[in-house]
Amino acid sequence: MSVLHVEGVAKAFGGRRVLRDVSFTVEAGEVVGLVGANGAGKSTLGDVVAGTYAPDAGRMTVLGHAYAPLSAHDARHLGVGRVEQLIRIDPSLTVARAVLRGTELADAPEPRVRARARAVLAEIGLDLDPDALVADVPRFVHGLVEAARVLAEDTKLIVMDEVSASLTPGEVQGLHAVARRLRDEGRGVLYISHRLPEMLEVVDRVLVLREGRIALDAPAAELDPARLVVATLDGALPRPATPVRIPTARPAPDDASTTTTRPQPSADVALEVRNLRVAGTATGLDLRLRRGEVLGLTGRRRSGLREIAGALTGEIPAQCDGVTVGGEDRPVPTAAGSAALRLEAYRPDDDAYGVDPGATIARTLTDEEWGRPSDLRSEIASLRGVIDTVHRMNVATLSIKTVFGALSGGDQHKLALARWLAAHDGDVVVVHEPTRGLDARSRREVRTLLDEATAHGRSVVVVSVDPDELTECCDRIGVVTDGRVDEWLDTHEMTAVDIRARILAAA
Ligand SMILES: Nc1ncnc2c1ncn2[C@@H]1O[C@H](COP(=O)(O)OP(=O)(O)OP(=O)(O)O)[C@@H](O)[C@H]1O
Repeated sequence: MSVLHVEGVAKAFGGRRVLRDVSFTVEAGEVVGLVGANGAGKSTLGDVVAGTYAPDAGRMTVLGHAYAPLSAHDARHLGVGRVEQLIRIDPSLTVARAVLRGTELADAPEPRVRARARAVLAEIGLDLDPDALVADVPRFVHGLVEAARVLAEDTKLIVMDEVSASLTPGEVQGLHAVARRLRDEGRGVLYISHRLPEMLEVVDRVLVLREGRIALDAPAAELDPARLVVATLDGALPRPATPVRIPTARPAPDDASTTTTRPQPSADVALEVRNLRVAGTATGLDLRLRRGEVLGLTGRRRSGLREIAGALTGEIPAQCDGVTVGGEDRPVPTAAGSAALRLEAYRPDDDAYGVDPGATIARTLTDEEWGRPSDLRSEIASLRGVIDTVHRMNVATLSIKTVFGALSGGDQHKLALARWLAAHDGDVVVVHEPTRGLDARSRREVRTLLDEATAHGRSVVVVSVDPDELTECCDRIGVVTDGRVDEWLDTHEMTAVDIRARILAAA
């Protein structure tokens, strides 16, 4: 029997018809992937299914019964739950209480709650202390705490919206263990993701949402990531033997067996840091970044990656034996608690990207008073620049007067990154997860942004846990273990397939 049946669902925001006529089913014991370009309406569909929004038209059933939830709370009572990546869980709860807050154990005595939560966490391989406060758990792991919660609850269908986006490969395995467990229990899962290779490892079937409709509904066994990318953009699946090409502003390798097409960086050294040490973690990292190079750093959650990234930006005190910037030696700080470096950094998980969600796209990208009398010529030029960026980045909007906060998550991210790169002109910058939550075409555009920055002689350190992102964006990749990098993987010399395999094996 179908756990969920959706028929003819439509949803519009103002003049924008996001869902036009969406119909699909999720069977009992089935994990169904939902993919689509940024702004295609995946989260909106997840919100309709999970009761956050009422549809404008159409009907739904859960286990054969009419289903029209009045709210997310109501939906949970009717058997439908939702897990989001960037959910805010009450920080004063313990992890154990957070996991069990929707169950009959919610008010049970501490020892029972702790024991049950420990069992659930162990089941998905989540290495968290049940007594730890949610406030002390990294934000990107909250999605996994939520996944543990749905496992403990009695929901029949679970919407997982981009939960894996910032998870390490090991944590993704934990999430997939939850999805498989839910499937084995005869429940249904709607799994939304842009990380296609890993999504295809766990789903039984894939739905492609495009132009407000389900453009493709196919068994996962018949799909591969490259063909799925084309289906999300074109709506149709190319035949297996057909070479696929992702429409983009510039040529790029579509075959994962090829090496990178990024231009080789110059031989000049932009930054050299010798024996970088962070108390308690790094045993000593040697970092050498060439002019125009994009260097990737990755690693497990407790590998020292976070500390090294923090040391590069001065947020975490660190020591080193020497720093050379653009060929010149810099004084090395010796006092405990001092910063070794102060590189500027972009982080997509900064709250609201540091921009006002109520400001228009135009204002966000120009930072100028919208409507304030100014030189007409410069105003036209700056608005042309905004329109050009919105077009180039394929932002799904009807107007540059749309408020930033109403854009889809991916569209917000790519505009925020473009804005940040334009506003920060450091020769060496740190960029965290530059393509997180982006569709294939947008990932390419972000790579173009990085290539433009490096073509002008800038150098970039990319910090990421996504092997595909690292392979796509970087010239060299270092896997951090015990606070150091033993070997750098060169994307000019290795195929994408080999690099991915090496990162997964090491991280
Ligand atoms: N509350 C809202 N008000 C106005 N417009 C909205 C609202 N929520 C979503 N939209 C619009 O609906 C469209 C679809 O957004 P949605 O977040 O569902 O896309 P998505 O497929 O999940 O994208 P992404 O992959 O970037 O997360 C976007 O153009 C967005 O601007």
